[in-house]
Amino acid sequence: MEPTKEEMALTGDRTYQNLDAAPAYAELKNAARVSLKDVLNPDRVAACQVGTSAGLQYNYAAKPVSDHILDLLQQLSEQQELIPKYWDILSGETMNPGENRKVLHHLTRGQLAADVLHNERNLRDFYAEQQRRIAGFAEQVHAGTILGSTGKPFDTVVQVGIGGSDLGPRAMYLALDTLLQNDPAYAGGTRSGTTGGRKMRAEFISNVDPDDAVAVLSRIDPETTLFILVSKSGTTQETLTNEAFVIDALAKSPAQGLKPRKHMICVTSETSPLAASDEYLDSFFIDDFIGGRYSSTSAVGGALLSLAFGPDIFAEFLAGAAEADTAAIEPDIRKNAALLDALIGVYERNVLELPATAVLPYSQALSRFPAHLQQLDMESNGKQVNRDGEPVAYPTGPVIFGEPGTNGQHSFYQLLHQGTDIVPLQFIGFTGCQGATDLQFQSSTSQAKLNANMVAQIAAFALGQSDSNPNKNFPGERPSSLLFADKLTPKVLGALLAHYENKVMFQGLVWNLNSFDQEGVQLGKVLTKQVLGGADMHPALAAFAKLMEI
Ligand SMILES: O=P(O)(O)OC[C@H]1O[C@](O)(CO)[C@@H](O)[C@@H]1O
Repeated sequence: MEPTKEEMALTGDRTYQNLDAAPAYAELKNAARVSLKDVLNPDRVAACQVGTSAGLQYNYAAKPVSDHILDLLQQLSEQQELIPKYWDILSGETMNPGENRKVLHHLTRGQLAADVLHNERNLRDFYAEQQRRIAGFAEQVHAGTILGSTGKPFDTVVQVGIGGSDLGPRAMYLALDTLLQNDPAYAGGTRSGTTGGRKMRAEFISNVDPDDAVAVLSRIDPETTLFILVSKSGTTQETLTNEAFVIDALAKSPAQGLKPRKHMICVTSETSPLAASDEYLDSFFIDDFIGGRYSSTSAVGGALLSLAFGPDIFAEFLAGAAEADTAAIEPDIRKNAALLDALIGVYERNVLELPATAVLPYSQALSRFPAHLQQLDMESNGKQVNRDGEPVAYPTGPVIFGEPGTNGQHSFYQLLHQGTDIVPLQFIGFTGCQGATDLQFQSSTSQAKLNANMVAQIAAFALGQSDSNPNKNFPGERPSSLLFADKLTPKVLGALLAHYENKVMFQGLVWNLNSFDQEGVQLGKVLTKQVLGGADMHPALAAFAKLMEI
């Protein structure tokens, strides 16, 4: 596809500089601070909102930013060339310099920018081809033309993978499962019998703790279960161990004639050791340009979601992500939710010096979304050197944690309200729930109670409440944002996922990091091998190993 004139304007040389070299950063440090108690009013709630895509709205009324601060953040965006660098990512530049790789997860779902070629292969076509193959495979499984090795149809799918090969796909599956089972628009309405409704139940094995595999294996019928082995590298110890665990369990199944490998498909990169095997029922591919934590929209999420819900639902999810990617190219920060969210986060981290961010979905469907965001954000921007390997002299990625509301309220909100650290909060909410059943009790529904709790928390955190008893005093001035939509549909979920992927990307670019490698996970892997291999190791490590009887 040829680039348009506007797109051409984004091409050219870039300057990479640390955050503290950007003039707007110094000005931000000197800008007058905002008191939420002073500014929060109905007009601000109405005004401080950006539509992202697919009906998802980002409201930042309870964030401590003034027009002046937003103007400076706009300047910061321009000084760090965030939109042109995003364009470079979309265009297939080498934006993971540490590993000398392109960064192409956007290409798994979008049509932005020109085609990306690598070794004469058109990668847009490659990703699309894998998606088509997965769709065809899933349809055959659903139609019963592909059966288990004992002749029974598959009704359950188990994803075996860890990190990015587990967290995103698992969070996405859980987000849609209740909706796809219950909403007549998907399960019983016009789509019934075609592509709507949940097609297969999904389970997940990720931890090398044997109890994880044993628990899942005890809940499934081996004859009707299809396993998806997912490992981009094909070398991850936990995943290979769990593959062996599953194969062993299937081999011991009393079912006559069951062939374990014919109950397993593989998703990996073409260069991985797993790619060479022709023992799997089928294999689907990604490549090194799709980072694990960015792989939910590739074959890594595609195989699971297409099998569980059907290829059309996966396509809707991709369309939502593509819409968010398109919205993220807008240079005006007041009209670009992902960019604005990223820059306000930088303001909170670097100017207000706040060390953590809590993600608080008021939706049980998003129960594992904070866990996915932990990897996405902390593995991407938990770095102390810039993209050239030089130390940076400012804080980078915050600690991310979260739980669905209202459960979190009865757990860690005490610290959030009255602790000595201020933690910026990201609320996520929906007007409607995912299921078909709700109850009116004490004159409100459960969904109304849920959302009443959420908005009450936003106000309580921002406005606080004075009390002469210091123990009952709420200081307020605790910032939050709200991402919300009518319902968490497949399209909204895609937009939500891409919003965060793009937010993390923009923050990494502001901090001048390489957000796309993860060297920090290597040392632990090396030392684990030393322990298991009985190799020479640090005496303290040997002593700990002895404590644990390894
Ligand atoms: O898909 P793989 O190669 O098994 O990797 C799993 C995960 O391990 C990591 O490399 C971290 O150890 C993640 O970045 C990745 O998502």
